[in-house]
Amino acid sequence: MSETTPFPAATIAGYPRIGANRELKRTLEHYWSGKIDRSEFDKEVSDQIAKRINHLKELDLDSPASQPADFFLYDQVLTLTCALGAVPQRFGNLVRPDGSLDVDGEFTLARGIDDKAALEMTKWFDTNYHYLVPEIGPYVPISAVANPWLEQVKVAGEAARPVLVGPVTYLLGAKPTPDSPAHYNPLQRLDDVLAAFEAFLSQFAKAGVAWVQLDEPGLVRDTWSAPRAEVLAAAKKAYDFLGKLPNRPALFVNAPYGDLGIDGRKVLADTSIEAIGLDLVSGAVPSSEDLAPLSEKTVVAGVVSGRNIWRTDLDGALQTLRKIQEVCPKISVSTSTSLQHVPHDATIETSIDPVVRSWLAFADQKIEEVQVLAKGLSNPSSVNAELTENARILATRANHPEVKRAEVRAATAAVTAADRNRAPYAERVAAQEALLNLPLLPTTTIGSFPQTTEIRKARAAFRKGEINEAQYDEEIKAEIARVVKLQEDLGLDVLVHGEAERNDMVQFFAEQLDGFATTENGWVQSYGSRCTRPSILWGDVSRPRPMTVEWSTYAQSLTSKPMKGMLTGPVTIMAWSFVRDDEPKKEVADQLGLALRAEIADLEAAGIKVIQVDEPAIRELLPLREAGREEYLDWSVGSFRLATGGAKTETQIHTHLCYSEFNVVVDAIDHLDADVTSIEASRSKMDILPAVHEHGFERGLGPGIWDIHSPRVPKLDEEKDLLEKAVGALNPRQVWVNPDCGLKTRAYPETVATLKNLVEAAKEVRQEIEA
Ligand code: MET
Ligand SMILES: [Zn+2]
Repeated sequence: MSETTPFPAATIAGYPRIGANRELKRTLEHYWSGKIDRSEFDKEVSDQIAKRINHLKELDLDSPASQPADFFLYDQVLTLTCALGAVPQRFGNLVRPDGSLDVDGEFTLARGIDDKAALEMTKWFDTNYHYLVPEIGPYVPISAVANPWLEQVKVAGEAARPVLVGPVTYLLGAKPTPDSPAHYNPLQRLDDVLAAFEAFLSQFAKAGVAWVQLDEPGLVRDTWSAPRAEVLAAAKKAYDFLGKLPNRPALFVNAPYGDLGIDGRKVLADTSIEAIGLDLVSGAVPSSEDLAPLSEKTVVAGVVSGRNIWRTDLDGALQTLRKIQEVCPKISVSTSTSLQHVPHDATIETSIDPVVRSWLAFADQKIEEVQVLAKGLSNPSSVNAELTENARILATRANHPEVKRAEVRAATAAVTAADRNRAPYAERVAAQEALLNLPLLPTTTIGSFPQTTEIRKARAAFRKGEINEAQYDEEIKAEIARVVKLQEDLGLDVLVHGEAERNDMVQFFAEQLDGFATTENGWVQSYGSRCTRPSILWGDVSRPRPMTVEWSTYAQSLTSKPMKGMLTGPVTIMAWSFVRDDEPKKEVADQLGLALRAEIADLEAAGIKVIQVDEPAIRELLPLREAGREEYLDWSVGSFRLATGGAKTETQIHTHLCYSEFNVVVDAIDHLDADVTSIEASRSKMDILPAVHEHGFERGLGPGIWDIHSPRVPKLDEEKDLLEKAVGALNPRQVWVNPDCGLKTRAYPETVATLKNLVEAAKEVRQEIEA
């Protein structure tokens, strides 16, 4: 590498690709459903790439190196898997002679086909974004078979900055194929991945790309597959190798989502890469001494959060930047992570109280903040007006009367240890068995049923004022009645009302609780074309009135089978909202816990005997480094127990968890002390069972036997196999039979077909046990 274009003074680590109006979602779904053909698809995608780059230019990210080329069709990890041709054997027929896949092949990896399961999906670090897990065994092909970033660079008309998942993080995030020998670790394929990166880099250099960004968040987390020393050794090897390549653009290695640590910084500092990105929001600001090894490098300082939507304290950020600048004169201002985790534009959210709205910064506002900071760093007096205005806004937030409310604080302060404890499990089981009288291997679903077009239409019509509340409620009740009837016909044992009244399992509660704001268009990509609209938790939380009782009691009135009351737990409400950053999480969690506790009491009073409190996100917020985990589990589990701790002995409390890697939190699941836990397990072929068994977990457990993320209908035998596995590994009396998760994203045909099989599988396995 010879002469380098200096790294831009201001940039962002990444930008949302879903589009301000979810254009990418629409294009993908239209293509998948056959509404548009391949050439229309390609054209729409190029348009979106071009528009996106132009938009960044309009926001004054005008040098090509400041513009991330990170437009991925489905997922950043999947894109790299396809570029490496690292295609699992079962999809071999999709691979072209040159080792590459076309977009249809790429989508097939993501979505599965016939009896070929999709790649597993897992949360990306501690975010609510899901990536597709590469399957990297010893024999999977790996080489540079395609370079989709180059197409972006071309569409942009200039050499923007390609963003790739770095080689170490890629392999750390992969799982071994089943044919891998014992003790094999995907990291053993590092040399092959590095050879492919060498090829990518020389292609970039040839295309005139000045800077390439390699994301290595794998270096900020403790992993379970390799000790830190091994991870750092891999990083050293990777960047020694890539750094020394003669024919490459300048390298910017970014370490978002946490603290790179002294050891991680040292490893990267000793290589010949040009720039290192630090997450200074989730990670600590290093001392001058700790920064010294980086003094020759460009430090890309992530001081503007890519994870939350609060305006940055600009003055505080400037002080941090100056401190770093004293030791590392080549400093650049950036976001802590890609902005893919925040919506596009806060200024259009006119339904949010303008005072609260003034506290918010979405992606476009964050780009402005980054620029103000860069300007302030080079010329302090040039941003006085911006700093004064920023300080004024932050003061209105700190002093707002609903940010801190005396009665809410008094309630959380009065919580005692006893409030978080129910009667011993043995006592509860006996009381619940007597009350509910369920068969062996009881069947149930996780809560939601398919959201029909009629329901969506009714909701839209209600929002626009075309139908009144009474009419809307009638529609919902009719849907509930249909869903209850269907479940009775199918022969399920514990029923649900189907959640037709909920647009989203968090927003539904956020809309009814004090302390939240909700957005009209604040969409954030969750996976592929799926988006969520996180609510904004800005003030102290309380429950002005019951939230779910009317729907649950109506549903219960239609059947003699038990109807589950359905709530979202405190941790999940927090994880899937943008949570205030001015209070400890424990306080916020307990406020939510108390609100849900009151709801549970009201459900019980209305005759509901089974209540599910969903905590799918409990795993997601687990700190990336060992050090913070105990404290986290303490407050998160504590808030769940506060929510459920007032339930009667005979009330059966369920919880539901999804997304893999549960092995690490089995302990915590146990501490939740729910009577029954349903958990995603089918994609991973029940590989949670050994951990559950080893742990001696003895309460009810429903490991999912239907992967609801794909429209594929599993055969009866597949469902039976999974169930038999569960029954074999656990005490049959503790096993529940259910899908992996809610059915909201599925359609009715596959739902009915699969649930029929599920009930049949339970029946047959029940007979096998009883025989
Ligand atoms: N009760 C919820 C549902 O069925 C649980 C979803 S977990 C992501 O939709
Ligand atoms: Zn779920």
